[in-house]
Amino acid sequence: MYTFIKLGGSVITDKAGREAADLPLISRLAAEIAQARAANPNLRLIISHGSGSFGHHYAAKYGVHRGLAATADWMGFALTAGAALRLNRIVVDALLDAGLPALQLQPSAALVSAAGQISSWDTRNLALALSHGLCPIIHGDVAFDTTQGSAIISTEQLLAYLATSSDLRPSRIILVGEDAVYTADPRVDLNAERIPRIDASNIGEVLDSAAGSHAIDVTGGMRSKLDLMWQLIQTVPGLQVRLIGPQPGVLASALADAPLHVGTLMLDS
Ligand SMILES: Nc1ncnc2c1ncn2[C@@H]1O[C@H](COP(=O)(O)OP(=O)(O)OP(=O)(O)O)[C@@H](O)[C@H]1O
Ligand SMILES: C=C(C)CCOP(=O)(O)O
Repeated sequence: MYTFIKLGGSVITDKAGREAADLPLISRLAAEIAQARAANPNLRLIISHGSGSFGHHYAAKYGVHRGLAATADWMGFALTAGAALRLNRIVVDALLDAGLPALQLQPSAALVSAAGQISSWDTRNLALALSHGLCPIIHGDVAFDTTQGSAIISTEQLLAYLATSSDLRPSRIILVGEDAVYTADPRVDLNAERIPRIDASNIGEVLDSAAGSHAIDVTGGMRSKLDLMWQLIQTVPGLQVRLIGPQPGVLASALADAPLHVGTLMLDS
């Protein structure tokens, strides 16, 4: 069983800026992942990251997520992919520097979508990389789309596809982003309270209160993230999804399965 990790674009970049990567934070998260793997060599990881203030700006500017007509100028598609890859280079280099055998595998080179959903993705190289002990690094990306021309595929969509349509079954998904899920967007409502656990008893209420992103985001922000993760929990038996912040040691504790008194745990019940 695998552990999927997503490093959220809202924490590894300043989403209010432009291509503003938080290099010290990325290096520290990379070090926590590398240490966890060194401590537990059986840890089977698939690491992913969002696009933050890199890809989302270009995608929104050129409407890549809404679909580009065959006759349109596809420069925006190339610019969006280029920006996503620039952030990916930074993340992969930080992981390599931390001692992890990180291998960049660009999803858009092997994936096709239809109406914004992945219709096929050749994941053979991903599985081969894992079989050689490498850590494949994937990221939210552009896609050629058979119904609307172009699309943006979020990191969560990639992880959901791997979890349901490949042999790479996760037992847990760790999303590093906002500190937790709150009763309202904590960047807007200072009285918002942390929700420690999401299960069948409160998912409806949580989805009603979850909002988009505080910044430009073409893939829907917190609400669509929770919606997709809940659907996944219904589909993959035993799957747990943990949402945590980037504070020192929290990712390391989550990877070590140590008790956590922060964040939000989503699970079926
Ligand atoms: N109920 C909520 N609890 C927590 N965060 C919320 C809530 N509602 C909205 N948000 C917003 O969701 C944001 C996180 O979603 P966002 O999609 O920006 O994160 P991300 O996945 O890290 O980004 P990216 O898509 O770039 O990887 C938070 O910064 C917060 O502003
Ligand atoms: C905007 C692009 C290129 C990818 C979006 O992926 P996400 O940041 O995981 O939502």
